[in-house]
Amino acid sequence: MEKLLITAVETKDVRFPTSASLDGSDAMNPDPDYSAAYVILKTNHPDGLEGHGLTFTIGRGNEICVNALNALAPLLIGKSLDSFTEDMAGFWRMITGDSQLRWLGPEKGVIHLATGALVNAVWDLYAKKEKKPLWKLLSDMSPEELVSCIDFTYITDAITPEEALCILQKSAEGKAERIEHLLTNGYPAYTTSVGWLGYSDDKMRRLCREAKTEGFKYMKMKVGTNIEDDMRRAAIIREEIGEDFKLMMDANQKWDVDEAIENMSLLKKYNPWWIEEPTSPDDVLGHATIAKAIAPIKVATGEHCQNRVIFKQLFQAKAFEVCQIDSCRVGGVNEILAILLMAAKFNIPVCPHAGGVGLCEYVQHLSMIDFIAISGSMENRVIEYVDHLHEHFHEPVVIKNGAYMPPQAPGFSITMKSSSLENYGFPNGEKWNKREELEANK
Ligand SMILES: C[C@H](O)[C@@H](O)[C@@H](O)[C@H](O)C(=O)O
Ligand SMILES: [Mg+2]
Repeated sequence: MEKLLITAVETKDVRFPTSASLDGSDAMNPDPDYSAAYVILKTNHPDGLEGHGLTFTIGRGNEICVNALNALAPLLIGKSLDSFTEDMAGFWRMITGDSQLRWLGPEKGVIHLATGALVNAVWDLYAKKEKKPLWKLLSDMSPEELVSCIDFTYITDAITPEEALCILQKSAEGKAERIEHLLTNGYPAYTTSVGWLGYSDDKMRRLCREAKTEGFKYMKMKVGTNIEDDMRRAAIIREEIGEDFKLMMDANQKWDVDEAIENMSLLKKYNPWWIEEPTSPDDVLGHATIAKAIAPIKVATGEHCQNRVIFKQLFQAKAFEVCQIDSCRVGGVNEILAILLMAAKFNIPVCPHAGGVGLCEYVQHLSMIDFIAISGSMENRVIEYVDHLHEHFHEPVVIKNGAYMPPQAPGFSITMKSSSLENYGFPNGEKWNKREELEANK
């Protein structure tokens, strides 16, 4: 076949009206409409092979991400997939290094969210072309090939390419057994769906019971409104799940540093395993102060961590004990590999963020490659699971007995059904038109 060329880039604004049922609600984000700035890489492949990617937002402003995708698109159009895969680090530097677009970040905010979608779409295309699920494509790479995907700029004081290679070479041993283990047992998950902030006490009780029968042993709840409510809700969940299950708490950046320490001194009687995003995601030293003060409760963060440089500082400052990578907040698979390697070096477990649309589909691949080829461990590691919107994907996640089963279809599992792309297209898709009519007739 002639070279696989990217001939066009299509973008879409897709939004789901989740705020109607308060799914996804937390103390900082009380009414999210789970949304995707979605990208499709068209190619000259005779079978119409495409690469799909998305970045997650919670509604208003999704169009800004779509515009950022449109601004980055010319960097891909007319290029061959090989020209990227032959030098993955160079490809990533090219996308993040455009001299004018870089000014919008650098490597943070809307332009980096769009980078995540675009870079992941290239990986999706690559995996589909190789007819492998992404985790398998990555786990079939040699340590040298994996290192060659990473741009080490700004992180060599924490990890050098040589050190990364050593970690990967060490973890190459036992890869086949770990793949077998995954195929049989899956990768343990925790559920956030029981404890969204907008849910009533009764709904939380019912969802806790359901999650238990589905095999989940880890549950996360939202905190950060007022401490009395937080304590009442924590007591209810503990009553439902007992003392043996793990309970995690998520404050979604609501508190100042001292406030976080004080509130956790009250919430500790419910035995939380971790407190997530206790304060501003940019406050590395604040996280370190909290971590020191509330130990042995762990501090978790990462879903709003803008890039590998901030992750580096969190590792160096001993500011967190749970590293929550997000598949498309940072610049996609290449940057994630850098973060996974730093986590392995600093011996910090990675438990990815997956609340949102498509994030479960994405991150399962990342935890799996971490287990197979990087940290080589599942100890103290769980992947977040939320029970929303999977029906819109061609290859939705498969959860068995509270664990993610390895995806089998080629690609990054992120391809949305065309009917969903159309019906939930914003603002003209049928679901949004109807909503406007309904609201107008109220
Ligand atoms: C608005 C979103 O649902 C967030 O609440 C969610 O991503 C959350 O922080 C999580 O950890 O899942
Ligand atoms: Mg969170």
